[in-house]
Amino acid sequence: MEQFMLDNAERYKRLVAAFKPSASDSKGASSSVASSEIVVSTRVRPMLEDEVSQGFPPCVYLRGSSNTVDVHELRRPVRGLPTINSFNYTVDQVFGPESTTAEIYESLVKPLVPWAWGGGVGTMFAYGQTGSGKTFTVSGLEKHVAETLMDGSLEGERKVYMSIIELAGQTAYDLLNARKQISILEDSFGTTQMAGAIEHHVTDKASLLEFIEAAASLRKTAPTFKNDTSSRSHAICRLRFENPLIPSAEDGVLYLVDLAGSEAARDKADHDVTRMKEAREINTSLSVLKDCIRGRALADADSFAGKISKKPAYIPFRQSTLTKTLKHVFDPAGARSCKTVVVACVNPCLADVGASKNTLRYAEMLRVLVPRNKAAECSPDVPATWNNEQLRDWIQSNSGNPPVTPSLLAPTETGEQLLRLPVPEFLSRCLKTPGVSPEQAQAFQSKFWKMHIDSQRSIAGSASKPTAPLNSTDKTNAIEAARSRPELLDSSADPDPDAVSISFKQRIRPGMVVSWKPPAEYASFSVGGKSYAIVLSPVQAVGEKVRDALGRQVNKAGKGAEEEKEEGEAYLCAIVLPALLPGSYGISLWRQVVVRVEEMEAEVLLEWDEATRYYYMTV
Ligand SMILES: Nc1ncnc2c1ncn2[C@@H]1O[C@H](COP(=O)(O)OP(=O)(O)OP(=O)(O)O)[C@@H](O)[C@H]1O
Repeated sequence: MEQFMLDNAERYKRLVAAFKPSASDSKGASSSVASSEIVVSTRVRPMLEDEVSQGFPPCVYLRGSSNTVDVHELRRPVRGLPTINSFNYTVDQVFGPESTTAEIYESLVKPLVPWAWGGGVGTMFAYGQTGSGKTFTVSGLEKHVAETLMDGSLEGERKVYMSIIELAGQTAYDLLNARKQISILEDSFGTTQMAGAIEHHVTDKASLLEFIEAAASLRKTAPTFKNDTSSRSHAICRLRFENPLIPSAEDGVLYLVDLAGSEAARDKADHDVTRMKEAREINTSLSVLKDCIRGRALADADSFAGKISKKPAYIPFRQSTLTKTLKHVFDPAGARSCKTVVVACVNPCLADVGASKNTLRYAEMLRVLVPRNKAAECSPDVPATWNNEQLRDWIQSNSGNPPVTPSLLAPTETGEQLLRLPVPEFLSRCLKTPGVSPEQAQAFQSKFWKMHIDSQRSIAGSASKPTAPLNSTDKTNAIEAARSRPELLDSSADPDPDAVSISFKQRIRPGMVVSWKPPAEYASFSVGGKSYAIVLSPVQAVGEKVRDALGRQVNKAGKGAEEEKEEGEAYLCAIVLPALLPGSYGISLWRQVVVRVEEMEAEVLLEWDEATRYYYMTV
């Protein structure tokens, strides 16, 4: 076939020069738009010297300023002269042979860095046939990321941790620890752990670059037909950002993934059984990856279009080691805000036309087009419909005392944009307002998120409506009024409007929820660094047979005054734990612990939500 291409190269070039795309060629209905959380791009690399010197013409062309790429295949007819078959593919952004890695970084990957720094999950995949420029692109992008991370332009302090692993079939290796084999495991909280992989704390650009270089030299390589440093494995560079100001917040993560080369059909004849098996495994993992990327983008789109299904969307991330490792990018039950960028790398040489078509077809399939919604009419109960002004008004009057400064939390965002913001970034912005405590910030975030969930369920629960402050001029009536409003008794808030002016430790009562610092023996009752408990009764009030969750006697009889004084005032409490839905909590009523008043940090307000049957924090 290659000889046929070379023999007809001149005719092919003439046919391509005469090619005129028809107007109907352009894909992408105007009634739909690309999902905002995933950008699919293509990079067409330049022709390499040996490809040009052999006489192969290019077969991939960018179409003007549009995001469409034309691919022309040389066709051998049964009779007559060769002709061309033309195909076109549309993605979100295209980069031609003259585009530099710096340009690709600026428009695609740079926005992921502050996103992950702020607590989100940013992922960049480079995909493409063997020899199409994936490693060239990813290694260049990694250097730019290192520059941005260490040039001091990102706001706030973060601890940066780096690990680089390689996945070859079902096996994983640590590329920053002499290629030691590691395991990909899911822990009891459903989090994927790269067990055995070393995470390096990096503080400067030079050491970051050193790690990148070291990992690159360890990547498993084997000769293939075209590219004698072909990567037959996926390489995952993970950067984790820890925010020391909000230890309880989830860490931001940035993944840069150099996927294994998808083998072109013409190479297969030259490989032995092992290489064929390897190729099959790679193709399977790429196919599962496609289903996961699409599944996640569709689930996100549905969530903001107000479509709620009883079951979370099925995303088959457990079907390959690659997607299992990237679980929190795809898991629809997870609450992480994710942004994904795909760079489909293409070799323009006519000899590789079949593989280029496959790569571009795959890229097109990754694009998720969602119906172009008419700008939804603003509704006070639906935060996703608020513009920046409406959002700021709501923040001012619903964020507690002191109110969160709207211009610090949402300088430009709409309601939908603020909902998509990573939670740690939301909390960091709240904490910029002097006097706002981490508990208030957390509760306000939960309130905002719960309102979104309620609005999706079309339940305008009165708890989610901005409620008018109680009339504090007639306090007695206010308490009575509260008692006659059952919905207020679905909250742990003290019905006495005066309560806020008294320190919570002076008014501890059954039903009060507190955040607390558990002693070492109760450490297993905190999740993600957060520990909450609901007060049941003073320890002195319980019988001698009552035991805590560890089986220890709660109220020991015959304690001397000295011993009691040393133990301090203490309460029997039930544990409050994060539940399945984002921002929700459950009360583990029979897992009881003894909480000493001095271990209590703050009062936290919980509110019962009938629709989801969980508790949410509020302010
Ligand atoms: N944009 C580019 N400009 C110049 N040279 C490039 C570009 N992209 C790739 N190349 C060159 O093309 C060759 C193949 O690139 P690279 O090794 O990155 O391919 P790959 O897709 O990672 O292949 P494999 O899957 O086999 O590892 C290399 O010699 C590389 O230097």
